[in-house]
Amino acid sequence: MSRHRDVRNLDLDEEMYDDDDYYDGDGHDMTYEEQEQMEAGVAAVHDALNGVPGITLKEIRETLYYYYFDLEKSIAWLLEQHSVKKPAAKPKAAPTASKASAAPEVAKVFSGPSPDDVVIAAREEGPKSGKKAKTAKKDQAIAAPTNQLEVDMQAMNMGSSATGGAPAPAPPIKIARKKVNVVEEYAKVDVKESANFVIIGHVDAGKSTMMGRLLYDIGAVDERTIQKFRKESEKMGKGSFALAWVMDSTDEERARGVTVDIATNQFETPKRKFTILDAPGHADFVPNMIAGAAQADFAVLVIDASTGGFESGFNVRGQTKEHALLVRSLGVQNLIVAVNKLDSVDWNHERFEEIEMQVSQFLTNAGFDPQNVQYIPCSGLTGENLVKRSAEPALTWFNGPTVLGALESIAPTARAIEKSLRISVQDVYKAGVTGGSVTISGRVDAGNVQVGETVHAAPSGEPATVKSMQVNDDIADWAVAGSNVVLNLNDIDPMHLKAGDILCDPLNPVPTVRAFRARIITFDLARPITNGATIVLHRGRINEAARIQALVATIDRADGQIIKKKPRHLASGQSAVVEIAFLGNGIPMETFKDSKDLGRVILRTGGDTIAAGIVDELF
Ligand SMILES: Nc1nc2c(ncn2[C@@H]2O[C@H](COP(=O)(O)OP(=O)(O)OP(=O)(O)O)[C@@H](O)[C@H]2O)c(=O)[nH]1
Repeated sequence: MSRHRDVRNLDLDEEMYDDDDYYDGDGHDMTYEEQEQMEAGVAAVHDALNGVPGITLKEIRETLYYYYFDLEKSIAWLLEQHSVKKPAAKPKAAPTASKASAAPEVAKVFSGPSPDDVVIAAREEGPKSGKKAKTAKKDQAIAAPTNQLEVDMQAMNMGSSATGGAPAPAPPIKIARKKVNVVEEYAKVDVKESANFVIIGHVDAGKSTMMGRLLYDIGAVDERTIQKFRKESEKMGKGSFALAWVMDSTDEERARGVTVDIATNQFETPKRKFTILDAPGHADFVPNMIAGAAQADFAVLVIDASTGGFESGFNVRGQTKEHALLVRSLGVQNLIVAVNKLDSVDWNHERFEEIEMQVSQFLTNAGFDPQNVQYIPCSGLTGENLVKRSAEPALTWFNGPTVLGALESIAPTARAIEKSLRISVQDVYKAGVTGGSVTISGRVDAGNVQVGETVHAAPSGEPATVKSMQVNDDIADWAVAGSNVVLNLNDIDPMHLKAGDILCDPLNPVPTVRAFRARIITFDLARPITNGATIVLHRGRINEAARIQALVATIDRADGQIIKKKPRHLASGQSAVVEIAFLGNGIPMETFKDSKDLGRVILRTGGDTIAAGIVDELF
């Protein structure tokens, strides 16, 4: 076809080159629009890869097609392929620098959507040398045009390709394209905004009761269920916890009257779909609270306003401050402070003001912008100011929003739906609910995912195929970043997946790291942090034993300037750069710059939170 003549001066392998057809991976013609994209894409890739030998036109077309004409990904993949396959003979073929420089340049040429595409993986014995690799390439050329476009990905061992060294004996991965362009599909549909919020606060502050009442008042829980809970809880001598039972569903939680694990529940308003993450308030369950907070767009801090209640929750050992600091450290910027149980102090305005003053001082010091914090006097037990504005005569001094109004006023965090796929696994269920070998629940932190797609499980490195999925309890074909999903997976043994794992794009997997450098802020410390101290590192559902292997420097919190190199210890409220090494095999991790979700860590020891930090460098 004449429109391809401008790329004929590529170093073409005639054996593979067939200029007559566009290959679409399924043996079908492409649409006119796709052909246009292909034409522009081929020219742009050619410009970007000029000088890289051995790349065929057919390869360029196939790669562009798999990647939905995403130039950046296509170029990166082609470079990976060619830098590994011919490392010794043509060392200049794919220096890392050319990969880095090519992408931004072509991004200007093509600004279409770039979904995270592809992939069906299969394992084969990979070639061990450059020569054998070339044979494999030939095999690939013959095998490629089947009904599913498959590409030999044996050269996807990115570490060795970047250095131009001999290819590592990584097992090959074959890729096939995804069925739909999720980014385009998402743009077509009118999806209601969804938001996750976490309920935090000291033990017994009334978190579960408040959410139970909110769900009841909004009509998400019916009268009969509440009556049943009232009867059963009274029988157990726990009548005052009836509303909390809406959230606290396990026998242990109901018998103890204490939330143990994160409880989730959904409700919808005309404007939004909300997911409630009810965090446990008890000090023993802070790790579960961290897991919940990591998924939240914003938080509701519930404060017990009863006499003595506020004081015990707000002292040094109380969880009010620890929870607030934790959510801020995990990236939450917007907070609703529900000054609860105000019924027990006759809606006393002065009590409310006193609490607001003390809490606001603390929150500002903790890094919350006062403009992003709303204070609401309320009662989870009576429902005052939760869903409807209170008609209580003693509460006329307040004319601000209800808790629900405040929830609707905060914009959920913007999510990068075009980035590489990252799903944080919350729970793993062995038998697939609707088929599949494993079912997982989790949240799409970045990118998008669709049925039929192959995902990479980190850290096991095993591929899995998405058999079916649910998004916010509805059956769906695809999901984008920000969604809570349940995925039924095939082709993976349950032993290769656990809570805290990351499902990711096989072409850009999350690395598993044994050590890293981070900038941390220390909390109130019972003892200073010293070199060599063992800690438990928390990130989402992950709790991993680790060691502080170097106190690099203390730094100025405001501008990051070094105050002291190699300090002997760290005291309360200091900012510092530290190096941390895992005692085990490490965890999948990215820098904060690359992923706000995977690059934040919390450090704990002896049941206390000692610091929070962001990851700057992976070792
Ligand atoms: N007077 C009054 N009591 C309340 C209110 N909200 C909750 N309570 C009581 O406080 C106790 C604890 O309530 P929960 O909802 O279980 O507290 P929680 O914060 O969820 O507890 P954990 O999750 O275990 O930390 C129960 O006896 C509730 O009836 C309120 O608004 N007013």
